Amino acid sequence: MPTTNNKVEFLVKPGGCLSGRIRVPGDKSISHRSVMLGSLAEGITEVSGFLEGEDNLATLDAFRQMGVHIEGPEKGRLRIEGVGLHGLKPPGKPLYLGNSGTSMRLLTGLLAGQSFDVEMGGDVSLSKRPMRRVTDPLKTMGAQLETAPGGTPPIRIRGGAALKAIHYDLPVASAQVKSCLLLAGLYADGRTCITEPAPTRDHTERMLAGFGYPVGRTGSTVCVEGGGHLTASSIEVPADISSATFFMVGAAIAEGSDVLLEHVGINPTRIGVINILRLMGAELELGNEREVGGEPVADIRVRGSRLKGICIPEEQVPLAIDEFPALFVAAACAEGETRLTGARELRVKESDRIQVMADGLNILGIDACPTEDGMVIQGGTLGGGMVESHGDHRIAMAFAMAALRANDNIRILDCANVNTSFPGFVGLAAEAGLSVTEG
Ligand SMILES: O=C(O)C1=C[C@@H](OP(=O)(O)O)[C@@H](O)[C@H](O)C1
Ligand SMILES: C=C(OP(=O)(O)O)C(=O)O
Repeated sequence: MPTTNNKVEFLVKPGGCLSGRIRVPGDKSISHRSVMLGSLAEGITEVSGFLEGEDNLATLDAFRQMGVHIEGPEKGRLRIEGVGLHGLKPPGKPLYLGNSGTSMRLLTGLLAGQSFDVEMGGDVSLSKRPMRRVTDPLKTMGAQLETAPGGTPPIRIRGGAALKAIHYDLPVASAQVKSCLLLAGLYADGRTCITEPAPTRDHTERMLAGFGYPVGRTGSTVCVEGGGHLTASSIEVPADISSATFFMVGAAIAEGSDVLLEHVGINPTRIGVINILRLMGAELELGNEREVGGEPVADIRVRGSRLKGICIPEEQVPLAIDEFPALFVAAACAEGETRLTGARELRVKESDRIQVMADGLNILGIDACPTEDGMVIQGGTLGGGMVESHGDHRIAMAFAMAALRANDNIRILDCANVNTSFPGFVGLAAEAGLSVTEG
């Protein structure tokens, strides 16, 4: 089992601005799904732009352990020899999914329909994350599985269960739960439908359709009929808007910045960060909009501007769910108060992103007050200091960008997990103008 190196720290010197053309790595959500659906398809799936981050490599490894032959990744390219929906083999040992909630929740749905037993575990962070949100509805479908007593990993799945379709009203807006149930639905008898309380990322639906699997959508309800098959396809993964976010926020808060983020996925279910930054007064333009492999992409230009505090509209929350650590930094640099509500889910990510961000901002001298489901932040002057990322990749990268507006060094602890979603972050950020070193 890999061990994390919690000794990796970032030291970021204050000031400067960001400039240049930047291509951030591939989308994490789409990369996971490319391996999952490519493995279950009939034929060869070629993937380009695959994110070679630790989370995606955990998914890749899991499928290799279940007998799928996958070549790569080689410069973001994969060649997956799909085994069909019923061609996976029992893995010889428990699947280790590292830090990746997406891998565990989507795989739970997919594996609930297999004929073999399997166990899945993860690192310290993943081992604390709630899994009943997927195991409860899967049990209603007839799946046989169990978690640790608190509803946390490890998850053990007994193979050979006959799944039956259900109609499930999601109690929380979660693309992971929706996707889990859609994947289980491929193996169920009948039509599985999921109703969302608010739109969440729809990459699973888009990719299923791209693999020739019919997906129905009526309003907020999405359905699949079990018993079909997936036909291999080629997938070009766009740059990850969640990774681009750090540069968008960095450029927006630092006077004199001008960056062009290339080929970024702008799926309407992911663009909350663009909407929120624009409401805060950021100068942000989309150009060269086009569609690549069923996903819209664009180049995003961001220039330094004076941001103002806002009340973040709640409907934007699921569309920007991973972007709040960076958006809290934008709020700290804005004039006036920013208020976030309706974002309780942030408390159950890789860390409690409400508490951990509030603690770090407080250390840097910002008045940030956590609430049960959000935060109230008064824009102010950022000082320097030592902040804890609690092993959360997005917290580490958000505080790195905060240094652009700080008046002293920021030292960020426990940054190794940046490699889960954004390998090469330090090099790319330094090239763009951030004074960051890793030690
Ligand atoms: O489906 C996905 O790929 C993801 C969905 C989101 O999680 P939730 O579904 O728990 O909101 C997000 O936070 C995660 O980074 C990726
Ligand atoms: C929440 C995240 O990922 P996951 O749930 O896959 O661990 C994230 O990348 O911010």
